[in-house]
Amino acid sequence: MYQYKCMNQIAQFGLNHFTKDYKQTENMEEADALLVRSAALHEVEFLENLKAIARAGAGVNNIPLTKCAEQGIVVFNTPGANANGVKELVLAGMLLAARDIIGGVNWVQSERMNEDISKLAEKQKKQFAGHEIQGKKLGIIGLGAIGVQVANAATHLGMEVLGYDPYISVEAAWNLSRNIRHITNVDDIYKECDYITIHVPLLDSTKGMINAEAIEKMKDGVVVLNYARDLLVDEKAMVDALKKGKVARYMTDFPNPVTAGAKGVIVTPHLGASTEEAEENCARMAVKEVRCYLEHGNIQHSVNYPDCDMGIPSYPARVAICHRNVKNMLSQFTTILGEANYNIGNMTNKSRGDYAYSMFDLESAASPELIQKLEAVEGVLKVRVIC
Ligand SMILES: NC(=O)c1ccc[n+]([C@@H]2O[C@H](COP(=O)([O-])OP(=O)(O)OC[C@H]3O[C@@H](n4cnc5c(N)ncnc54)[C@H](O)[C@@H]3O)[C@@H](O)[C@H]2O)c1
Ligand SMILES: O=C(O)[C@H](O)COP(=O)(O)O
Repeated sequence: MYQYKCMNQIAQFGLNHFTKDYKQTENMEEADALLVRSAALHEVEFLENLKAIARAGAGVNNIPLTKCAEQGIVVFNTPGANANGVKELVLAGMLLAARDIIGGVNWVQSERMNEDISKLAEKQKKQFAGHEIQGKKLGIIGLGAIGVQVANAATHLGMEVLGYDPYISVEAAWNLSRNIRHITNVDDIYKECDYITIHVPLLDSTKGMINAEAIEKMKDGVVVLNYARDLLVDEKAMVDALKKGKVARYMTDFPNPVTAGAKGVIVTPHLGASTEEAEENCARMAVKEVRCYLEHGNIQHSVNYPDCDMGIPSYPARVAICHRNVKNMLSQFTTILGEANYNIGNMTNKSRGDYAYSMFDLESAASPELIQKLEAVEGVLKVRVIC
């Protein structure tokens, strides 16, 4: 029996993909896996039994990835599973920025008791008029799961789209419409675009990338959309630019004391992935990843360990080892197995940055003594007997 703990509410549709071999627990000590959305895990103590954390979503800045890797805990996310939900909100964001739809709706609400509201509306409507997005230039920074979908959709709305992503994946490039202009210097986006939307992960290298200097390079009256993470933007500089009229609107999905209530900012309460479809997609993918790892040792869509797949176990035993990516690990493992008289039927070793993962299919059951010897190797972080 495996046990999992939900650190946020996770869509039941996804949890239904756990079999009867799984039980939900509230007790951290019992949890083999955690399922999480945006709950911050940086201060959480991870206990010995914990093997996996699945983020039902894209961004993993709420999870201490290195601390987890050091404890042999594999962290997963669900790439692309909520991308359509975010794309639709970004399109809504562009339309809300182009015309004062919110101001107009609020005006109707404030005049709702007025008998002459129809006549008055015809007089007042000019104050809520705006622009069309057709024919405008949209710059997209980050062409991953979301950026590609926004780019392709915007071309269908008649926008001219410029895309920037120095690390674009082959899959994303395949999915990108050939109508998108590929930009190699992000300054060209700043200089040319009427709308700029950012879809990169929050990393040390991307934090604050939309700063005063970047804003200064932008066109006067630009609309900036941030449905990725607030810390990507120097929001004090953004509010200053709004006050000066340099930026016409800042659309963001992340309320905080700087943005909430600031003039020219339209903030939604982190709604990008809050659709029934996205929540179900993410939950189902997260459950699948956890099951695949706990039951078979295979790693799919990890963000701190390499992906690794040896299929469904077909030997009497499978042993999986999370370890540091340092010299001589594999030879130490095979020596221990050989000296203990184990025949290896199949094996794999993959690395990613400072960490690596090895799996061995053995022709006889793994004894507790064997596991102890493997655990004692310097650099080994966790050893699991899968079967
Ligand atoms: N508002 C929401 O509810 C919501 C929902 C999903 C994702 N997000 C945020 O959006 C981010 C992107 O999501 P995704 O699913 O598209 O992720 P993704 O990993 O598919 O795409 C991210 C892209 O950013 C690119 N990138 C990285 N650094 C870059 C840089 N310096 N300049 C340009 N491109 C760079 C990568 O190459 C990648 O293609 C997530 O990390 C998350 O923070 C927010
Ligand atoms: O990174 C993500 O996937 C989004 O920010 C969604 O977060 P949520 O699952 O808490 O809505």
